[in-house]
Amino acid sequence: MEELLCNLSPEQREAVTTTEGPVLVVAGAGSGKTRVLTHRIAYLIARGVPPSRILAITFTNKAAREMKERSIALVGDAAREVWISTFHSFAARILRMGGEAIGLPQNFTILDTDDVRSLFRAILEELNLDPKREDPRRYAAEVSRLKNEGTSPEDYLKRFDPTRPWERLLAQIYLRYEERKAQTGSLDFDDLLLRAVELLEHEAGSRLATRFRYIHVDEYQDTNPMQYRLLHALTREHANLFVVGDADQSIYAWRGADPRIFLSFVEDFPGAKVITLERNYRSTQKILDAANALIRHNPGRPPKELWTENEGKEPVRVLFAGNQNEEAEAVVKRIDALTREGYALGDIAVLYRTNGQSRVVEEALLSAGIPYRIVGGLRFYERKEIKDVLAYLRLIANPVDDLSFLRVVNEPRRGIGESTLARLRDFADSMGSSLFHAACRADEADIPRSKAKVLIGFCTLLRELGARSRELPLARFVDEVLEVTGYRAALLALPEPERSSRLENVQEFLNMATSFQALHPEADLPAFLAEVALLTDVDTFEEAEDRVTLLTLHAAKGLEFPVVFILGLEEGLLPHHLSVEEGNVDEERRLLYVGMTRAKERLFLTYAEYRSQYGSPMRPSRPSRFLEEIPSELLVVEDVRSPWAREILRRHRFSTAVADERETAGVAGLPSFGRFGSSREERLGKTGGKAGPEDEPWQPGDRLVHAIFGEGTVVQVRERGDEIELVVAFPHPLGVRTLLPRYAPIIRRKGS
Ligand SMILES: Nc1ncnc2c1ncn2[C@@H]1O[C@H](COP(=O)(O)OP(=O)(O)OP(=O)(O)O)[C@@H](O)[C@H]1O
Ligand SMILES: [Mg+2]
Repeated sequence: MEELLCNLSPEQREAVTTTEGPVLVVAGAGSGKTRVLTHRIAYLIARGVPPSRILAITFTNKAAREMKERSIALVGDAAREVWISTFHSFAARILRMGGEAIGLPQNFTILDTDDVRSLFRAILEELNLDPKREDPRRYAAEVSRLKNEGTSPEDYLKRFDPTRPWERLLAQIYLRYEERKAQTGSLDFDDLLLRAVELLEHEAGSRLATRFRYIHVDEYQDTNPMQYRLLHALTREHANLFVVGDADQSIYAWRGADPRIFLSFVEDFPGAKVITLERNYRSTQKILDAANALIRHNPGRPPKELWTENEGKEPVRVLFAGNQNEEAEAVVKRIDALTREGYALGDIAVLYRTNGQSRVVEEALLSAGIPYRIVGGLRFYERKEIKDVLAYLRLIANPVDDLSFLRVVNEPRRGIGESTLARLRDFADSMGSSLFHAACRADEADIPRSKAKVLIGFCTLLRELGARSRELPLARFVDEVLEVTGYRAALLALPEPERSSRLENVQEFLNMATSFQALHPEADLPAFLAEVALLTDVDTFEEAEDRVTLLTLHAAKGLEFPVVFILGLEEGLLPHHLSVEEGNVDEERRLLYVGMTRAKERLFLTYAEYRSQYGSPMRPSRPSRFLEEIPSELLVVEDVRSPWAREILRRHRFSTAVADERETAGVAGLPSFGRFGSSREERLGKTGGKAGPEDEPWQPGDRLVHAIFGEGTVVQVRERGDEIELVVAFPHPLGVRTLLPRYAPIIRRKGS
């Protein structure tokens, strides 16, 4: 017991040992909140509390896994029995245990975001609407909002405004969506929470609700109202609720999290003990000073400053690049230097605001031969072959799952086309049955004999597999599915390199099934499918190799790395322009605060003078206001622009105009602006004054450098009205471009 507590500060120890009643730990980043939570679980077990009566809720499955491993390391195997999971996994698990009492099938399918989108698309098509013009995501978001505010389709049908066509349509779609899910025995993420609350509040669920004596929640500041209700249902008979959080790290309001839940904990749970922690054990003082200075700009927060005993040698650095390619190159150069200093690639993370920013960095890493892993990009489970295999498994577990049926009935090809499926759909509708059950009786439908035979054969095969799923261990069973459905043979017949990459992914999936089985020997197919469906963005594979990690700022919550790069500190990007328009700059500031406080030893912030987004042309950008909010003595700015990029800013009128705009806009904070640009005189072109090479007329054969395209050769000079137009050849794949030298960000190469 002593051993368990000796590595904690007195405040942390108090949090761990206060086991009865509500407890709130409010503390900044890296102060040991998650660590306290883990130690508390261990402490309870050491005090003799049955592990199965302890529940801990984490933000990702990855965090849940880590917490479990740590508590096992602290108190041994008993900790395996503790329930540690995300809200959604918890909900899915109790619904499997007791959902029948509220009318749920035991083997329900969980629809992920992608499945939900396909379902909305299918509904739009049924209503003869074009999913390309009517964005299914918009309907998905609206329906989700209605559900979370507790409006059922029936309620909405009574309430909507019939003079507004959009509302009428939404009402229709909502109703159909709910019907489809009921028919196919499936639940979306919102349903999981809603139904779990329903179950826990229902008499039949009371045994489940009172099963947990000690309840813990990490990252409490990002709790949404439905999760809050769930916690209430679990604490009916006692108030042993232990939550930790940091209001400065609340970054999920856009996904329904309500920060007021965190702020009103003390009123909601009377008698709550509040413990604050101020010492940070993660970062150096230099990193904390910068992060503290930034977050201080958020209005209405209680003053709270983090400190550490670790002074640190390295300052926070700002890398100032000419454009996003230079930004990526500068990052890669640093990574290279850091590895020579002794850092491992796995120590390094590159964080960014939007997923689209990763591409340039990926390319730079690839060409430097530096391995990386990307968290939350195209997820493993979104790859076609994995979705196919999962659809087979889902259909076997839950034959009424029409979405999965449609995905695999002709995968591999069995000659079942659109027209056969349309007839099958009619037949199913006439009987009110699922597609699968209709397919089993295809010989009674208006379907050509040969096709009916194929469908019946498909049914028989899946029924046999259903029986096998109860006999074989999980991984062996998945392997058998691949074999007998002909799926593996179809992959083997693909041309390279597709064949290898898909087979490798399928193999990876098999490995996953094997390790899942090792961790949960008693788990069946539905439990495995639930686990897979609930993996969040951060839950990629644990790769043993040493790689740089690329991830969004949102996904970085709760993690830590010795070295952190944060890209794109520019107005419009961080803060993101949508948040600026909606007046949510504070949440963006918290997001950057979260990012900065991930760093243990080294922190780099980058800024590019030109950037292209979503394939648009390069535009000049302004440094983020956040850079200006951190006092300049806490930052060391390094100009990593290429010599010609610097030239362009110095000489070009275009950039001068931008620089002037920055000054008048006042956003970038005047006094320290000079850190991110050259002097005012230089920007206004007042230096020099001698005739430079740019004053001579352009000629074919001249060499120039363009801020985006790089070096090129003038092949033709044309006059167009008052303007001179240059036809310039750039290296493959850019080819020939026409430029107006008066506006284009170019400079002439000396000696040309
Ligand atoms: N008393 C302590 N002694 C030594 N190391 C500690 C102590 N408390 C926390 N740490 C270490 O400090 C780091 C940060 O801890 P932890 O991740 O628990 O912080 P947190 O408050 O949950 O941070 P965040 O707000 O970012 O989630 C971890 O590496 C942890 O092991
Ligand atoms: Mg934490």
